[in-house]
Amino acid sequence: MACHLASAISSSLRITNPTPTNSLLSFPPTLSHLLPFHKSITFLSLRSSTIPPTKPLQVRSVATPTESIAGFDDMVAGTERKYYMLGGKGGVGKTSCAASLAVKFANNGHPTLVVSTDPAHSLSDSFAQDLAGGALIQVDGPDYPLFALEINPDKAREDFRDAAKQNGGSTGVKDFMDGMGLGMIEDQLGELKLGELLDTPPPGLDEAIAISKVMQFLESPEYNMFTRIVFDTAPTGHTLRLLSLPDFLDASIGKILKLRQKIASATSAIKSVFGQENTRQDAADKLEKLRERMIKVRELFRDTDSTEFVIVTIPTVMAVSESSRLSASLKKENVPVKRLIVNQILPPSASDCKFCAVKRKDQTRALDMIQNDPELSTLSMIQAPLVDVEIRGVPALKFLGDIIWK
Ligand SMILES: Nc1ncnc2c1ncn2[C@@H]1O[C@H](COP(=O)(O)OP(=O)(O)OP(=O)(O)O)[C@@H](O)[C@H]1O
Repeated sequence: MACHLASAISSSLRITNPTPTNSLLSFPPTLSHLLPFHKSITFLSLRSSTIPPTKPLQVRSVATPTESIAGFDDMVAGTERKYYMLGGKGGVGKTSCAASLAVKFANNGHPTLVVSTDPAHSLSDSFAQDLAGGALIQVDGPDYPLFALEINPDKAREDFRDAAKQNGGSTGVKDFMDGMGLGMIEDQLGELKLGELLDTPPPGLDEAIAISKVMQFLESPEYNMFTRIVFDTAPTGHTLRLLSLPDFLDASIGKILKLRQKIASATSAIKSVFGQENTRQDAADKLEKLRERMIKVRELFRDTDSTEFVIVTIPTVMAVSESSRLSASLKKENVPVKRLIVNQILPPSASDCKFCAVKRKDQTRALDMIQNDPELSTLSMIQAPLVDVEIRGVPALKFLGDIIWK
């Protein structure tokens, strides 16, 4: 196949900016000094016998946001804490973009925390460093402190499952409800689906609890230092469910707690005889805390001053369609979303192999779709190139970040 990696253009790659100024963005003659792990990193382009290796390759710019939306200067300004959530379809480059943003913030003076709430974590792979274990781990390399946190959803859920277990050693809903003093009205609570939440939680719950865990962490002094927090979120489906979960949980837990209060006086005498009052109170407290945090998560997602959700996509019809739906849902839920990263764009070339020509046509169609999509066309589009090596480690993430975040 003619689509070889672009070592042929490493020494003189130049990218033209498509803005009216047509300014040139020059890449270092070779990127090997930036990327010690690889001789050079270049856009996946064509080895074309028609392009002499010394001739600068003029390609249309990538990574140029729409003018009307402020760029990285705006993102980096100020020391008050800001949250960036990157989300989109599976495999489009959410982690790479989130990690590159975190590196860029840290290199611009912000003590930064990057958090993965995706049950299938890939921050460790992206930073080429072991960040597993659910604790804060410092990432080696950036100028200012950059810490990573991979939330383990199972662990985060343990607290709530424990509440059920404490009531008789079973994880069953019935026992949990009994423990809450609600056994006799369990049927009435069926539609609240608390049992499902505890026993077989829907995907969004993992993430909601993971994010609420982060909210809990952020209340502790250890986390005060962070002025930028970047979330690498789970794929779209989880995010959509997550968005409606706080309301759902708030309503469910609110109802449960209210019902519990109503019957508390009637059952307290019996409970104290059986010596389970404290345990039950614990369970209620945990639910109440979960509810409070869920409200905070909901507020955080909708706070235009401190939060931005960045959609990451790739130029394929399927990914663009999914991004459009995600954008519509985010807007409906009043989640602030301004930017759309279109990742893995083939850079133009003077001559395409057959495979690349077809691929490029496909990508052009998807990009046109974005321009004509009522949801996506209003967002600031940032086009990021497909590069010819895997983006792993801080130098590579810095390289990607300098292209994307301007
Ligand atoms: N612009 C790019 N050029 C080349 N490779 C890329 C680019 N962006 C991402 N990749 C590669 O694509 C793969 C998937 O990227 P990444 O893990 O960031 O995606 P993701 O959306 O977070 O995936 P998941 O949904 O599985 O968590 C990785 O191997 C990454 O190195």
